[in-house]
Amino acid sequence: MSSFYSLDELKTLGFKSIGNNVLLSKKASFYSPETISFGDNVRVDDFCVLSGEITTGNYVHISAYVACYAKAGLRIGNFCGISPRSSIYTVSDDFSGEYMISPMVPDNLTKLRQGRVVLENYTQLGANSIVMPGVKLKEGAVSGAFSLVLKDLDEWTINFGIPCKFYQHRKKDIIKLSEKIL
Ligand SMILES: CC(=O)SCCNC(=O)CCNC(=O)[C@H](O)C(C)(C)COP(=O)(O)OP(=O)(O)OC[C@H]1O[C@@H](n2cnc3c(N)ncnc32)[C@H](O)[C@@H]1OP(=O)(O)O
Repeated sequence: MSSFYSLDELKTLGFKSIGNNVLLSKKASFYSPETISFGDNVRVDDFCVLSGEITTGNYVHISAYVACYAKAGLRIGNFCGISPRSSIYTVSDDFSGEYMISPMVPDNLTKLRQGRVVLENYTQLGANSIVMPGVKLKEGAVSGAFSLVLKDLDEWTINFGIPCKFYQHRKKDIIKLSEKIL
């Protein structure tokens, strides 16, 4: 028995839209599927949590244990990947002590920082990356393993660290390689 939903099963899950060859693990959790759209050739592995407004392009891989908390919106482009145990936050609480932190207390006692996260084409998050609200990985940008991505990452760059910073420029050979499969 496959660990991915069959085409018939996918149609019953209520996604906003779903492309061809979409492989979604039965062990992943999809909250608010009506706000989630998948392009073609997308795979989501075991133990992922996808919630909120999420749109993916084509050829996207979301690896095991990835969490996307996308209340404020997450757009993933073409040929993008999210390596295991990474987390994307589009909403984060105020930790200053001026406000409470919990979804279980009244909203007027909390303060949320929100911002759409965008992973442009050819971007990749290394394993255990954490992306905070409002961040954009510009085309071809990658983060290394265990990166804390607080600010936008520039086009075609390799970045890592806490906080995540520029390390070196990235080659663009993958553009030509990807054209071979289109
Ligand atoms: C899709 C999948 O493959 S899922 C499997 C998980 N794989 C990943 O997450 C891959 C992520 N890749 C990385 O983190 C890589 O280390 C990269 C891309 C950031 C850098 O790779 P390279 O250019 O080969 O770097 P290299 O190993 O030569 O290290 C260069 C320096 O950066 C440091 N460094 C490398 N990666 C990191 C990192 N993620 N965090 C902190 N420091 C790092 C190294 O210690 C080294 O420092 P030094 O010069 O003081 O010795």
